[in-house]
Amino acid sequence: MAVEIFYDDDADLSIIQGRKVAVIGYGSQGHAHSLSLRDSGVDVRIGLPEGSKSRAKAEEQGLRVLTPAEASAEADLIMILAPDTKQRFIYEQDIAPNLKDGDALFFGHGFNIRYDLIKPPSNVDVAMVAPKGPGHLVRRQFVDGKGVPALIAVEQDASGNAQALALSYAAAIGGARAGVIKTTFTEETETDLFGEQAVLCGGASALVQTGFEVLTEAGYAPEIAYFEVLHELKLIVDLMYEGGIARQRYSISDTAEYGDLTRGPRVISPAVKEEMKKILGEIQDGTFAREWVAEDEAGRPNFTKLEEQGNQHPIEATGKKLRDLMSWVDRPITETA
Ligand SMILES: NC(=O)C1=CN([C@@H]2O[C@H](COP(=O)(O)OP(=O)(O)OC[C@H]3O[C@@H](n4cnc5c(N)ncnc54)[C@H](OP(=O)(O)O)[C@@H]3O)[C@@H](O)[C@H]2O)C=CC1
Ligand SMILES: CC[C@](O)(C(C)=O)C(=O)O
Ligand SMILES: [Mg+2]
Ligand SMILES: [Mg+2]
Repeated sequence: MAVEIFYDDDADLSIIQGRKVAVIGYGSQGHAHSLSLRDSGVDVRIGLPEGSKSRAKAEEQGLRVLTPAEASAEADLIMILAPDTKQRFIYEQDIAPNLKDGDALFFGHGFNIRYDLIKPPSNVDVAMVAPKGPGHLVRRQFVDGKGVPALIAVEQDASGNAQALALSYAAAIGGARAGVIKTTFTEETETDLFGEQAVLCGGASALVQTGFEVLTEAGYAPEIAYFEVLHELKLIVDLMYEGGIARQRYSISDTAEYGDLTRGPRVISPAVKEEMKKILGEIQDGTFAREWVAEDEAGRPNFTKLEEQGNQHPIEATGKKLRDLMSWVDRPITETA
């Protein structure tokens, strides 16, 4: 089925400029949305708990910071950009009691709606604006006059105008410069979780760590292994980003291309594809969501242990040493968050 893609000319920025927006959370996505909405002429306030460490960052940028309940009460469009596992509590305690007829409840990812963790009332619009990239790059691209593509979805159209509102919001954060695709909460949630688990984060991290281990365990220098499997990966992915896998293959040597064509499918073997399908199944049937919610409720013991193990992987120390010598690589994540 053909997708609908919208660009700046399709969006009416005045719609979002006529709303009072509360952004709940000021992390990776929250800071990017808030600052770009403000720069697009939108009336924004930030909702953060009294003790939140994000408060100072938002205030430093001249944004008005209220509690989540105050911000929700004042606004007529509430965008929830707090961690997925915390959203249902914030919704119950701070947002739901302040929802009025005609308000809009927005999400940056469909997790809580897809897995029925939040059930909004029928008198509000429920929509999503989900940039397809990390928040810090969403902001950096906006400032550079570019944009990160975004998905929009409407779960509930109480006003009859929810799609135009979502598109207007997406344009205000730069998404419509690159392209805004209409989807559903289910499609966004399932593809986003699959992408980050199997390819972008889980798949790529494991591929890099394993490649580094194979080279160093065989006696090669960690510095050479680092450049080979991590640093150069960005350069290769840049070529894919610019012109697809074909462009990448055009630019590499024919020796590399022959290795790519014949050895790639041995690394990502049919067994790996089967495992990817299992991972997708766990996303579709809710197994992953239940596991993650339970892990968070238990205080994240497994998450913390695995994160620490990752930080201790030898590739991190090697990489830090080498990046410290390349002044242009270690760009601060942003000036603001
Ligand atoms: N990271 C990304 O680039 C992407 C994220 N998303 C989605 O965006 C949403 C936000 O994720 P992300 O930006 O990574 O989140 P972060 O973890 O970067 O930031 C979360 C923010 O929420 C704040 N927060 C924590 N608890 C509360 C609370 N009770 N009330 C209000 N604010 C609170 C945190 O404040 P404090 O500093 O006090 O902890 C912080 O400012 C999620 O739905 C995620 O799936 C979608 C696309 C990409
Ligand atoms: C790839 C991870 C992501 O889905 C994203 C930046 O888009 C996330 O949840 O952070
Ligand atoms: Mg994503
Ligand atoms: Mg995600």
